[in-house]
Amino acid sequence: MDHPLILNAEGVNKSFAGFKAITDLNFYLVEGELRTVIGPNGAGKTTFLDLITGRTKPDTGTITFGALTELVPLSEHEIVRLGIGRKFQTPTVYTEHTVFENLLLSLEGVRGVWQTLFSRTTSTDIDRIDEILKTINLGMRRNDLAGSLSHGQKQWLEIGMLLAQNSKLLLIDEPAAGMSDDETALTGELLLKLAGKHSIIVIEHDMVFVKQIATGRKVTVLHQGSVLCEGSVDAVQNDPKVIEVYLGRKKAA
Ligand SMILES: Nc1ncnc2c1ncn2[C@@H]1O[C@H](COP(=O)(O)OP(=O)(O)OP(=O)(O)O)[C@@H](O)[C@H]1O
Repeated sequence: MDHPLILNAEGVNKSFAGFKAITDLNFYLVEGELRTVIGPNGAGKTTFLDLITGRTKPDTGTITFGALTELVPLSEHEIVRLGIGRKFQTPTVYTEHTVFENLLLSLEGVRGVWQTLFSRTTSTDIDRIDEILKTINLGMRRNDLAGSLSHGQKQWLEIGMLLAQNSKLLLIDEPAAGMSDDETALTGELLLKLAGKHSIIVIEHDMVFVKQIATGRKVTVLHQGSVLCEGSVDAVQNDPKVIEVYLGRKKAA
């Protein structure tokens, strides 16, 4: 049986002062899917994530999470609590706290910073955090200050924080930006490990990284606020429309 949809965006439009950033956008994500979204600058990729997370509200259209939950009327906090977590391009970790504390602070059921850091941590919390540390390959840095991590490690910690928040849908904006080649490859491995257990939308420009995470999966190309095409990495890379509006320009740049 096919997996159900976790995200269903239909007929979505968003204008800023008369400029159409998103135009009749339809986007469907199956539970457990890892979808990469590519497209030229200004295509509407960030705006699309803003619409899912409630940061921006659409002019028209519906965005449904799971079977029934309509996201448009909900606040950003309510959307986070439903299990939608977003990682921005620049990592935002608590640099003066340890890696362990960063994850503790993000644990599901926000308890307030004071209570989280100074109340007794349960063995269930510790086990959960250690499991996440293993997943994000930061077990060795458990008690180090987050501020001492490399750029790539901060990004992984932030992904770990989304896991601690119990996010079912992860929205990840340009994770490979600013990373070394080795860190980029490890980030790809991490996302592939999370796919299936989580549903993931990744926005990315780095086509080597896109190949790593999207081979055998569907890629969406956005252009002028709409889906230009969807298909395998090879299919979109060879699509004349995509070459004209995006990949051709990237090569020339
Ligand atoms: N708050 C806003 N006010 C006015 N215009 C906006 C606003 N947010 C986005 N836009 C415009 O909407 C269009 C889509 O922008 P968006 O940032 O979503 O594109 P993008 O695909 O993420 O681009 P990039 O790859 O450069 O990040 C752009 O022309 C942008 O200038």
